[in-house]
Amino acid sequence: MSAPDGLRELLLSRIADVPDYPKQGVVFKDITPLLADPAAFGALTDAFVSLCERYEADKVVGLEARGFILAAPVAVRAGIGFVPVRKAGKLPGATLRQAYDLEYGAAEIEIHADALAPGDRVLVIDDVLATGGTAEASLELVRRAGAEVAGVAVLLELGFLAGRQRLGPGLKGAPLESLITV
Ligand SMILES: O=P(O)(O)OC[C@H]1O[C@H](OP(=O)(O)OP(=O)(O)O)[C@H](O)[C@@H]1O
Ligand SMILES: Nc1ncnc2[nH]cnc12
Repeated sequence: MSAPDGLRELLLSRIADVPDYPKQGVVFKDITPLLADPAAFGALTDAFVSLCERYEADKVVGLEARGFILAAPVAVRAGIGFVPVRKAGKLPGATLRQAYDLEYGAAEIEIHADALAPGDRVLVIDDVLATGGTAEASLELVRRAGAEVAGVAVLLELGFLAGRQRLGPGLKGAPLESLITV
């Protein structure tokens, strides 16, 4: 699902392009102007809440760090739990860990091993889908933690990096919803 034209224009107008950050040749998509605009942030939250309802999610997983900011208000408004997927070494309990590559590097992410249960239906939320490495690793974690992937929802998909193609098999039929694709 793409956002309706008006919402797309509003959201896009609040995402700034920052050339050569964090590395030469990368155009960084900065969502801080969107976060600073309550009308835009609220409309984005509503769009994600609608996806929770459509896919009958009963947990929201947010991906550190920008995914946390977007996913937390969605969980509150949808009345469902929020579960963080964090960069390795930050969660205090027993964790499951997954390595991955992304547009400008490599990393490892973790989830608390007992954060999800069989029967949980999880919507994974992040700001940007680039190469798809982060999202792919998060789906592995959600499934290893015993839950079902209800879907993946991102604000912005960078189509030229083919994350959708990379993520395809890992979705195992679950929907990938990008509000905006560039
Ligand atoms: O599709 P990919 O190539 O994996 O890239 C997308 C990921 O990269 C960014 O996170 P980053 O790891 O930079 O972390 P941050 O949110 O902490 O800045 C972004 O927020 C996504 O999580
Ligand atoms: N170009 C980009 N802008 C913002 N976040 C990203 N994550 C991966 N690539 C990105």
